[in-house]
Amino acid sequence: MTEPRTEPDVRKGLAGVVADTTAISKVDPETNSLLYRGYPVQDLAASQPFEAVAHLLWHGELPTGAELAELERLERSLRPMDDRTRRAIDDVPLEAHPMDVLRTAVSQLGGLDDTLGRPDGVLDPELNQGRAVYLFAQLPGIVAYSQRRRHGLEPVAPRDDLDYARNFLWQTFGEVPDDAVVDAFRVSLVLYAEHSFNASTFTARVIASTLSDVYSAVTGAIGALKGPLHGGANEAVMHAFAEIGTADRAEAWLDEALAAKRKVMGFGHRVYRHGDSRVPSMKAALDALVAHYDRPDLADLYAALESAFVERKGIYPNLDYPAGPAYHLMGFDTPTFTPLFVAARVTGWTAHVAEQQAANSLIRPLSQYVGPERREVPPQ
Ligand SMILES: CC(=O)SCCNC(=O)CCNC(=O)[C@H](O)C(C)(C)COP(=O)(O)OP(=O)(O)OC[C@H]1O[C@@H](n2cnc3c(N)ncnc32)[C@H](O)[C@@H]1OP(=O)(O)O
Ligand SMILES: O=C([O-])CC(=O)C(=O)O
Repeated sequence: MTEPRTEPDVRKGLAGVVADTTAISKVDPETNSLLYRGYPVQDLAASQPFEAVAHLLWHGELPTGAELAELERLERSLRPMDDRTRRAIDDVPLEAHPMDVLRTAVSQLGGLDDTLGRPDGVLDPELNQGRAVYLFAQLPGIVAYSQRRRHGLEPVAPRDDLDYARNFLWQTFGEVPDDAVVDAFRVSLVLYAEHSFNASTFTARVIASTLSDVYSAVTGAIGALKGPLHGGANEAVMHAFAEIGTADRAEAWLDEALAAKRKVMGFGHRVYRHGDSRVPSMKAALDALVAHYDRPDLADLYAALESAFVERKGIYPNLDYPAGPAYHLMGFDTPTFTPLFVAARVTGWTAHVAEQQAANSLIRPLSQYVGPERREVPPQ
């Protein structure tokens, strides 16, 4: 007698599946906390330059003064854009989404890296760490130019007398804003940098697990981040705010959205059930911007939609909810919001590519087949 076949346990969306170990960050829904290499993210956001957080994610420790100075020197030296990258960007239609521009540009950077062709050039950890810093240094110029060209503006050359956050704003707007704005921007970058096995990071790890190169992993991760269930939500929040208009209309708008079974972007999370650990820090940064730009109307709309949503669904905002309006106040146009997330998250993605390849196992789950049983091909 043959044993009855037991069906494998299908975990749709891999919900609740622990796919591997990681030493990079810990998302703890029980304590509603997020640690980068052991440090609470809100403490890093309160005090650390983004360059120091990047070093922490890559190397496991905060940098010494000398290490930070060396990373700053290297990052600043790697900022200028190659003409061939600019041409690749210019070939993308102006109407295309800036995430498409970014995906193309990162792919181009991979094509331009001739060290990939060396023996073991794809997997060499030292070369890959250099590529991580290169991507980190290049992305602000690419994101900034992508916004500027859509507004008919020329690129702005990077300045090596400015830190990462200030130079990013300089290259986007051609001026460095007040410290209050710079600081809110820096906080957003720290908070967006890393979040364990989220969809885009997992994508990067899947690609890295085939022993493909880091540019391919980052290009794929950009594609995963673009969707509105993931990074695209920060843009969708601003579209919703634009549709709603004023705080007094938030409840009616929400009721209509929920009646139509539309998801409200910027709320909910696969892992956190009682609120996203990063929201308090980002909300404080948003409050500072609201005060700086004197926009209490935006704060009112934010609060009205949040309280109506929490009251109706018992689901809390995620990081994209305060980040969207914060980027709007800083002057970024809405399609640039998710590219800003990319620029920050490239630090986490590249740390995960290194971690994956240091102890690799091809990521290849099973599926349960539910199509037709075996059948004969009809004769011709
Ligand atoms: C930085 C980041 O990437 S954070 C995530 C950004 N994404 C968003 O903001 C998109 C909006 N949010 C969502 O779509 C979801 O909350 C997700 C995708 C983030 C997580 O979802 P999951 O864990 O898969 O839960 P799921 O989508 O199944 O939601 C569970 C229930 O809550 C509801 N729900 C969850 N989030 C929302 C939301 N934002 N709006 C309306 N309903 C929601 C679902 O409709 C579902 O209800 P049902 O059981 O009656 O069908
Ligand atoms: O963890 C997730 O699923 C999504 C998220 O918040 C992030 O990537 O920052």
